[in-house]
Formats: sequence, structure tokens, C-alpha cells
Amino acid sequence: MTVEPVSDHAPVAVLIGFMGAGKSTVGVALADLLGVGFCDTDHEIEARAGRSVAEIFADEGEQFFRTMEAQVVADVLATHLGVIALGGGAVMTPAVRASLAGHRVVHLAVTPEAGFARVRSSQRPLLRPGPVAGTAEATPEDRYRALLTERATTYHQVADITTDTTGRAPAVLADEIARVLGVRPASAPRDEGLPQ
Ligand SMILES: Nc1ncnc2c1ncn2[C@@H]1O[C@H](COP(=O)(O)OP(=O)(O)OP(=O)(O)O)[C@@H](O)[C@H]1O
Ligand SMILES: O=C(O)C1=C[C@@H](O)[C@@H](O)[C@H](O)C1
Ligand SMILES: [Mg+2]
Repeated sequence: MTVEPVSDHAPVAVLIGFMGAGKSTVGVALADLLGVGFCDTDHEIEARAGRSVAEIFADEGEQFFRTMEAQVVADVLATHLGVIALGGGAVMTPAVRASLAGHRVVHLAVTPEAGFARVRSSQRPLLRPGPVAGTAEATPEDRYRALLTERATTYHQVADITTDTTGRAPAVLADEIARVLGVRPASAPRDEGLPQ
């Protein structure tokens, strides 16, 4: 299966998926492979705000972050031609889903076990212990599982292709995504058959 190029004026690929799926890591590997730039919307938000994502959540709340995130996604989709990694919750905002229409969207999936193991020691604000729907208190792992379940259908619906990252190295995933999207490094010769 290959995915049709959207246009020469659009990003090569937009990576979506849950926390720890590897959007930032695989995004760098894919951009390096293709010789294009990489943009991570979480990093762009941090640069604009002059604060970390965790600080923005703590100081201003999630809704402020989501509004800023939707604006940053719209801006980078309009200006960045390389690989873009979105934050894990970006596609839950309707405006972000609308702005992704017509782009090549790749969903990096991960099992809850593997994904949580990857992020358990990091500072993801939505994984702080606290109440989760129907429970008085939830551990970071409970919260990880509940949010992943809540979002899984949306990731699948928004994406053109989904690939499972569990137990697979970032470089292998980057190779696969480039092949399925039908994109190759700018310097690579076109596959136009054998010389006459
Ligand atoms: N395919 C993989 N195999 C093993 N470890 C991985 C893989 N992809 C990413 N990781 C590791 O998992 C951790 C989280 O990866 P990363 O930050 O890329 O996830 P993310 O999807 O961008 O998460 P977020 O939504 O929070 O930004 C990092 O420590 C990274 O090295
Ligand atoms: O899954 C989420 O909602 C988030 C994921 C991260 O990429 C950050 O955007 C932030 O921590 C929120
Ligand atoms: Mg990331």
C-alpha cells in the first residue's frame, strides 16, 4: 500500500499517536532518513511560551495548552515541509482534526504495557496521580490506560496509516513509513527500471 502525495507544498508526514508511541523519536529518524527537517509541536509550543509543557499545564491549565496547540498545529502544517510530530492529545481537539484534512497522517500505535514502560519515568502532566472517570484515585499507569482507551478510535479514524511500534526499533519504523508513503531521500535515485 502507498499513500498518495498530498502536494509538494505540504509536510512529508504528520505523526500522531499516544504518549510514548514514539512520535518525537521516530519523527527524527524519519526526517534524518529523508533528509528533511523535523518539527515537534510540543517543542514549538515550549519555544513560543518560553515554558515547558508541564509548566504551561500547571500555570494555565489544559484548555489554555489545547488552544495554543491548535494554533501551533495550524501554523506548522502551513509552513513546514518536513516531518511533523504532534503532541499525544492534539487530535482530540476538533480544530486540529479539521486542519489535518488532506495531509498524510501516520498513527504510531503502542500497547499500554510497552507505551507506559517508555514514559513512566518522564514528566507527562496528564500522568500525574489523581482522579480518573469513575475512580477516586488513579495511578499514572491507570491514567495511561484510561486515556489510551478513550483516544484509540480517534487516532485510527484520523490516520491514513497505522503502524504498531511495540518491540520495533525507531529506524525500522522510519524505513517502513517512508516505504508505505512512497517517499525517498531527496538524494536517492528514482526507481525507473534498469538502464537500457
Ligand atoms: N520504537 C521504540 N522502541 C523503544 N523505545 C522507544 C521507541 N520509540 C520511542 N521510544 C522511547 O520512548 C520514550 C518516549 O518516546 P517519544 O518521546 O518519542 O514519544 P512521543 O510519542 O513523542 O510522546 P509524547 O506524546 O509524550 O510527546 C523515549 O524515551 C524514547 O526513547
Ligand atoms: O497526550 C497528551 O495529552 C499529551 C502529550 C504530550 O505530547 C504533550 O502534548 C502533553 O503532555 C499532553
Ligand atoms: Mg513527543
